[in-house]
Amino acid sequence: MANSGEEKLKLYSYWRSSCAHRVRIALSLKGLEYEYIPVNLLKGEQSDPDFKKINPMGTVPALVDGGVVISDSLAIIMYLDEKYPEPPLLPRDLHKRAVNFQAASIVLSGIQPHQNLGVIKFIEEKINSEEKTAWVTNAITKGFTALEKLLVSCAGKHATGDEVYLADLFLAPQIYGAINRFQINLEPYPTLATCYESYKDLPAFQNAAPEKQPDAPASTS
Ligand SMILES: N[C@@H](CCC(=O)N[C@@H](CS)C(=O)NCC(=O)O)C(=O)O
Repeated sequence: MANSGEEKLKLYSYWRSSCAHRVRIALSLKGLEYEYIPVNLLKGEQSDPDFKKINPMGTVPALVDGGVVISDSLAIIMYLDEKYPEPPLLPRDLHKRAVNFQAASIVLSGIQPHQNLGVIKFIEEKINSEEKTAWVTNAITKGFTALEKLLVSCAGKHATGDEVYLADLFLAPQIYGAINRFQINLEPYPTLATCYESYKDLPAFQNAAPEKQPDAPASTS
């Protein structure tokens, strides 16, 4: 879908960033075209003064929509959902809506900040690599255990039924990272595992996958 004749959206992203991955799924679900601007987190480009003018937090994602600049994946996704309401990313049912916010929040504030590049580099440098792994595994295990309990009674093909909603945009990248970056076994989380399998069939999720991004290395395994 065209963005109603306006300037093309710009997304500052990094192929393996789970936070940028959430926004790529939203853009793709809404059928929005955008310019992909890579920010290489491993090279520290997020700390470049020019990038910090866009996001003073020095993190991806950031979205530029004409004169509007938004950083933080949740703010970007909510902005896109209000500006481009179809398909909606929040269900009308109040309880389901709250579950979507709760699942997103578990990932956004309960898991991802603990595995963010800056944090794990700090632990690795100040303590050691075993402690880093233990720290990340603990955060993911705690978060996934809570997500499994939250979603077991309301999941269908996806987190809160058969439709795709906000929770799915947060779950898919988090599970992808847990498996591919941190070698987490999904066996104790059957509901999350079922959702993850379903995401693989959805074109919007396929297009947003890390390995499909222009800045992904030739081999990502
Ligand atoms: N709450 C923010 C967190 C953003 C964030 O931590 N992004 C990570 C990538 S997933 C990042 O850019 N890390 C770079 C760094 O910490 O130096 C969001 O959801 O957008």
